[in-house]
Amino acid sequence: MQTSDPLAVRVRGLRKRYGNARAGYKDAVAGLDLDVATGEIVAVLGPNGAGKTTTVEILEGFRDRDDGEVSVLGDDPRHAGRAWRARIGVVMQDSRDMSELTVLEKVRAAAASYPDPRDPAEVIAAVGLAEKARARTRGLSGGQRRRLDVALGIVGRPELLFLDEPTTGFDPQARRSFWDLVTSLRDDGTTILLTTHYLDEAAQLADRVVVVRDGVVVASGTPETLGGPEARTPVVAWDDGGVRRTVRTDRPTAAVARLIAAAGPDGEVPGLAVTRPTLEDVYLSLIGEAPVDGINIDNQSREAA
Ligand SMILES: Nc1ncnc2c1ncn2[C@@H]1O[C@H](COP(=O)(O)OP(=O)(O)OP(=O)(O)O)[C@@H](O)[C@H]1O
Repeated sequence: MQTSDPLAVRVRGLRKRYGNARAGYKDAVAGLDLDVATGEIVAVLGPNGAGKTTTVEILEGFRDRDDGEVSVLGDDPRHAGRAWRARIGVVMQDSRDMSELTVLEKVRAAAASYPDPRDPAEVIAAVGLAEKARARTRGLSGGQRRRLDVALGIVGRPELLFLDEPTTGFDPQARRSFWDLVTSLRDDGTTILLTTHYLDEAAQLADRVVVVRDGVVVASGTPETLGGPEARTPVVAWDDGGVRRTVRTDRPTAAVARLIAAAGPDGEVPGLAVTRPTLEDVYLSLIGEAPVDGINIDNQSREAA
């Protein structure tokens, strides 16, 4: 049964501290707010150690919190029982499943614990493991085991699916078919919260991207609007006597025309490039890292409007 609650996940002021007095403390989650609307795909991005997995494990009911309000499908995961658990699907970051069971046996066994499971054979085919259905799971490659994790996470027909770095170890083709699978789950009404380090994955799948740094949300928006219009302003770059110059401007054509006018008799502007910051550039800027191409959107010369 699908919930009619407009919010599948509501988190306010979440805090989790690890450590002890002797070794010292680490605020892994430091007052985090997060909403996930029912039917939405939200991608949580953030550098290593940002607090993504800790947050997701608290939402899944696998880890306790120190403070904050958490509601997942209308219940507090701290107190939720079996009926609640049957409504969520979980693909955790680390699975080291090396069992003697075959893929089909494992998925069937998992299906048996849910009230309204999907057909195990169909799920195995959907994750691209049909040819391995009768293979023992201990003989699977890393990427194949990850696909099995996904199969186990969705076989219970969850209303809300947690995917913690689901495509780590996938080859590019497997990643594309996984994206198709996630999109079809969303089309079926599944709400999905995923963590990923792949910006293209977030851009491809997410209705909304949430960036976490140092245990708090630093930005949230669609992949197209994250960081606000300022962050997406085009950058004109050129070589000026051996020095790389850049200018950010909403009117790149006019900037290029001025450069051409100022160029030598042949009208050539060496190294001319006009780029619009990508999701990756915006993300790197939000987490305080210079983007890969050396353009730091916080430190640009900004052209007068
Ligand atoms: N069980 C634990 N005991 C002590 N510290 C922990 C524990 N789990 C996580 N931490 C610390 O808490 C912080 C947040 O870790 P977490 O795994 O939530 O980050 P993450 O954003 O998921 O990182 P990654 O992208 O590497 O998976 C890190 O500094 C980590 O070292």
